[in-house]
Amino acid sequence: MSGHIIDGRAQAGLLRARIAAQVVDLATRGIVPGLAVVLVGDDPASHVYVRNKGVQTQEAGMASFEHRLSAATAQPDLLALIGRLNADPAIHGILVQLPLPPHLDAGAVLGAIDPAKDVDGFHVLNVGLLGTGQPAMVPCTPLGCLMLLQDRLGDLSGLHAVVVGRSNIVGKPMAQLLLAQNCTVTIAHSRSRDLPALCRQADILVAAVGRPRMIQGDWIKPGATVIDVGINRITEGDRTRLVGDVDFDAAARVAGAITPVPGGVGPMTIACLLANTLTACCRAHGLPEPAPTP
Ligand SMILES: Nc1nc2c(c(=O)[nH]1)N[C@@H](CN(C=O)c1ccc(C(=O)N[C@@H](CCC(=O)O)C(=O)O)cc1)CN2
Repeated sequence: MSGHIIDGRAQAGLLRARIAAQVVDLATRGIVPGLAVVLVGDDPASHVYVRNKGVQTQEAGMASFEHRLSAATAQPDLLALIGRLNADPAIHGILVQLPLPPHLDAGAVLGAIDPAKDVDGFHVLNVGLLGTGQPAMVPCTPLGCLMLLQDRLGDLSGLHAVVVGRSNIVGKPMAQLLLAQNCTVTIAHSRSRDLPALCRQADILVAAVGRPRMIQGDWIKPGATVIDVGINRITEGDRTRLVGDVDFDAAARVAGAITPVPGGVGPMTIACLLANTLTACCRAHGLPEPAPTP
């Protein structure tokens, strides 16, 4: 008997359809949400993600602006581009694809984005707003995870959520979002003592460690909801495949519900980017914000 497989592709499709309908509505007022994506360098996975973002932005009826820059781009040139995007009224959302090449200061680059256009939610102002329970731009991957959890479980109040991973992009904002939903939240990480025992306490287990299949089946509390954020490319024999941070087959036998990789959290990340762009556009035009859930 296996747990329910959470279909992130289907959920993301529903969310994108809803966003597209809201974009049609905005068009009747002569408003077109615009998203600028900046990619620096040659990372092959980043090129795929940025291409998918551009395609899905256009499919939703929004304007997509792509800036692909050489790996040798100097910091002042990147900051100057961000300054122009900040000043451009046709652009409501700005995203700098991560990781950046090592010679660039990611903190300074993300800090240069106008917080109102920061659809990644990585600017310290948005981080602080989220942490203090105020309206913020919420990072796309944790927002997508929360939507999947609410769709599956409804009210999350009182549930014990264990987030494995403490990154600024996923682990920390995920913990903030779950806390705001009245979960009891534990953040675990590579230095946590007895990680398996911590994970076994979780009604909700979010794995965001970046280590292929690290979370074992016997670390899962029977009936728990498991959200696997990991996207790890591994080579098995002569083929490369994508696996999460959770040993899916073993975990699925114990969990009540689990996200697969691929087809779980990943598609929600881009759908939530479109949702954030729509939100930023509505805020810029003083319009009511769209409801966030699919
Ligand atoms: N500025 C940002 N950079 C990065 C982010 C981010 O949210 N903002 N997240 C990741 C990459 N990412 C989006 O940028 C992303 C990763 C994965 C997917 C996705 O749909 N994955 C598919 C599998 C795709 C594949 O075959 O590789 C899935 O899981 O089904 C979308 C977006 C790091 N950088």
